[in-house]
Amino acid sequence: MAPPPWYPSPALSGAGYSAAELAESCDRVFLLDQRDLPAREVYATLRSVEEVAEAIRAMVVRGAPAIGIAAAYGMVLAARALRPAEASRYVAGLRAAASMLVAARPTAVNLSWAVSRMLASAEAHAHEPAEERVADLAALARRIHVEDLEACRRMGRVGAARIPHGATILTHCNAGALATGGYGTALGVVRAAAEAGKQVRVLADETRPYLQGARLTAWELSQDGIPVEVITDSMAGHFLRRREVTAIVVGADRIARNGDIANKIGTYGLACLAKHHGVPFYVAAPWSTVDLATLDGDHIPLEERSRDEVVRVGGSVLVPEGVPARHPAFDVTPAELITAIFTERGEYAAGEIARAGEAGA
Ligand SMILES: CSC[C@@H](O)[C@@H](O)C(=O)COP(=O)(O)O
Repeated sequence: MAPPPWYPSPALSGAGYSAAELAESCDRVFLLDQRDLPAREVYATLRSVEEVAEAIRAMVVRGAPAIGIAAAYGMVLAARALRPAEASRYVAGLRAAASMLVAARPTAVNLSWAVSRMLASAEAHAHEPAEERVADLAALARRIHVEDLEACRRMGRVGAARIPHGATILTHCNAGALATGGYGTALGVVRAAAEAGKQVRVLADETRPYLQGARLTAWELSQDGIPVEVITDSMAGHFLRRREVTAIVVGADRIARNGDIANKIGTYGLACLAKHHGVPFYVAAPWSTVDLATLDGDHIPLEERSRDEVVRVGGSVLVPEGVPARHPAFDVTPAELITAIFTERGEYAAGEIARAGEAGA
């Protein structure tokens, strides 16, 4: 299938692909199926909010900002399906759709942030004619998309200022264009450094069990011509000890009030290694990832996924039958291990997040 029409144009996003798009007619959502990358570049076509929620749960689309954008587009499909409904049924239907979307993945706060924004707007415009309600929500969903892309570009420039010429950056999971509205958070920092003329190379942790680093980060960076080498997660300590890593840069799924962050399982171990080796550990995230209502990392809901995702690789079963396996999908990195957080509003010490948020920074 040909790629769908982009809302933020490829020229703005800097990529010839997009994680999530809404059809101009507002009757379909297109998601680049990230489970198939890098083997196949296929866009799934979704026609209902139920299908969008299931696609988020099944990781067709993943990455904190990208699932927020996909969910915002899903709300447009829900509104369209409720077109004939009078205002109170319309609002009740959209509330149910919002709950279903938010339940799809619990850790990334960008999901509930985007859905709440859509729901508030739907409630405020519930008495408008049905076609206008849909058009208003579509405009807001596209704004959420383009705002995220712009935030990535700004935080990229903020973070790039910390990256020296000749740096080797270790990253975990995929915090790139595929995980966002485009350009990326951690990979946005890498891209902005490269665009500023700095020579940079990336060590991409493969990121068991979904292999977002091996499959997605390596795919994105190789398309951009940015040097990238994939390592298994267990190799990171070796390369840090050999002083081959200048800085670690990762994304985040939620930043708590005290500056603790949740990110892909394995991030915490990297932060400990960085501390031990005196290497800076940076987090890049849009402000939509900050959750001032969650006091600290212990209060962040951490998704536990199926053991099957750990015990199977490709078609093969790795673990003897009947042996249990665990699959926490995220871990928490405490604020004291984070050198700085890059956002579109600027760079902060992790402990400054609450004050910056309250000041509206
Ligand atoms: C800009 S994306 C930041 C995070 O969402 C990313 O690092 C991550 O952990 C994604 O996890 P995933 O399970 O692939 O959705």
